[in-house]
Amino acid sequence: MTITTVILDIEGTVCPITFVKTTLFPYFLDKLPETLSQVTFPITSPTTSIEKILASSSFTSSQSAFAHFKQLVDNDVKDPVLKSLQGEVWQLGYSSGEIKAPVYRDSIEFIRRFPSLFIYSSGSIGAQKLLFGHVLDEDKSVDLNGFINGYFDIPAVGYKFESSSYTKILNEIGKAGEEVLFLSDNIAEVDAAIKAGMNSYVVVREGNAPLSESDIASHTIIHSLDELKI
Ligand SMILES: CSCCC(=O)C(=O)COP(=O)(O)O
Ligand SMILES: [Mg+2]
Repeated sequence: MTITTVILDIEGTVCPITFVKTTLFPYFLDKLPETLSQVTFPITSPTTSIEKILASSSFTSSQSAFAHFKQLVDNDVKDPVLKSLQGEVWQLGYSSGEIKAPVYRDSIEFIRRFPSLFIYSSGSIGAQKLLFGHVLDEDKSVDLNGFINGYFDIPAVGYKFESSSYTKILNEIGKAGEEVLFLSDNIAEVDAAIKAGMNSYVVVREGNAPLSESDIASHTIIHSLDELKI
């Protein structure tokens, strides 16, 4: 069956892992103390967006909250509360022009041309929209959100290494697995998507985690979205 719909991972697929590790994460940790200083701990009646995100946690001070989130960032834990908080903090950096997303040229062109396109990332939907809303295209910042049909994250459908998450996505977009292609740098995510009945390829980019010989032999590998004959 022809592939009619593509679902893209973000980090390591359409932008370099180094952007996340050396720009986004340090920006978040740098601004977090100031963000947390505006919250009264313990949170009893959450009113601001930050307080609402933190309301399910039981922090007693901004210092204990900072230590918790720093430990998650240092270990790249895909925690949904952390991911929502990161989206709020990155908003400052994107709107001031301090952060622009270095989406690969092949990915910018693919997003502009492919008619049925979704994003599935561990980053919150808010963070995904910020990233695609502030893409560095030559020397300009461009907004690619108008080319994207929908977004999925952990709270919406579940973790990316679970096949049930991809089944939920298929149900939500109303497509059969055979007509959908999911692209990711992460073998566990690709395997989960295949288990749910999707087509799924591994995207290899400079700086991505190395793949084993057996992973390379047993998966379809691409290095650029230009290689897709769809
Ligand atoms: C779009 S948010 C920035 C990246 C991020 O925090 C993240 O966890 C990306 O994970 P992905 O699932 O896109 O590899
Ligand atoms: Mg990824």
